Amino acid sequence: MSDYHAGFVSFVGRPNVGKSTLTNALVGEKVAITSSKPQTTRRAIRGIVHQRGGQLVLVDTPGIHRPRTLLGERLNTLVQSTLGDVDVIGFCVPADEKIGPGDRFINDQLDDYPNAKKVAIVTKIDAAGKTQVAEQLLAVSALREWEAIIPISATSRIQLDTLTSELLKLLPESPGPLYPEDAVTDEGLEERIAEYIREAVLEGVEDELPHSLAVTIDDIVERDDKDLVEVYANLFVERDSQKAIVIGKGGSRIRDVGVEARKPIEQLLGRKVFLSLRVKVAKDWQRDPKQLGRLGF
Ligand SMILES: Nc1nc2c(ncn2[C@@H]2O[C@H](COP(=O)(O)OP(=O)(O)OP(=O)(O)O)[C@@H](O)[C@H]2O)c(=O)[nH]1
Repeated sequence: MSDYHAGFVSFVGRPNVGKSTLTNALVGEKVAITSSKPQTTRRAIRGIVHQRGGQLVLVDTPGIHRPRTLLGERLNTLVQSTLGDVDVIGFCVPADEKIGPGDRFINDQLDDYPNAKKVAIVTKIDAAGKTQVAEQLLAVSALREWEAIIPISATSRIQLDTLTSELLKLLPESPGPLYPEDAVTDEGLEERIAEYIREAVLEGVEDELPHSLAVTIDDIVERDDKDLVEVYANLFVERDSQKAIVIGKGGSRIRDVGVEARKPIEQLLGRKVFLSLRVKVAKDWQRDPKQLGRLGF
């Protein structure tokens, strides 16, 4: 098979610039969680885009930021080990916000990965006027020498094919696909279910919670007697006050979370799901190496 290209691509950029939404739009299935709150992406999730001419393996990183807690440090280590390994880095900046110190900080970090080809992606062009987009393209081109600068909208699906083919061209030639053609992610079932639950909990809560929330799956039980899968999950927060927020008055919030989280899980499993959510407090887990390990970081 000549002229087949396959390899790893990672999107980086400030929180909230649309990396997860873009990953999902390219892959066409819900693999990375999105949220209107910054920094909700925590682990390197791979989405896989299959094309006739090649295969893009998307590595979704938590975003580069200055570490404040032990969790922050681990996340940065994760970012470094991920980026040291990819063929192409897609630097994302939104069309509707001026380039600021946060963008420059990340752009500077990209010098540490000389082996990766670098592409600039101007996101959310549906949310900006033509002039604004043009100005942003110009501003981005001044940051460094890019292999390509591509304006896109993930939500309006503008220029996604262009982006895919530009990225494919930059990937190394490969004798064939790196992953089976029917794979969309190499993440385990449990991790995907845990991410869906996290996403449902984060919907409609204040800023403080995202960092303080971890979800683990205790058990997934397939019932023989009913067409039902039982999922037992734990939600860990850091403080009693957060536990109260997550549970809500008389358990109202956690019930809503259950209803919301069940939808994508049922779609993923193709079965009806019984979801048990237990909220637990693990004091200051972000700063405690032992607890971080137990929660999968
Ligand atoms: N108008 C518009 N909004 C978008 C687009 N892509 C993403 N968004 C919105 O921008 C917000 C952030 O999107 P995410 O994909 O979660 O951003 P992210 O960069 O992955 O954020 P972190 O996970 O925090 O690093 C969400 O509210 C999205 O709906 C787009 O193409 N157009």
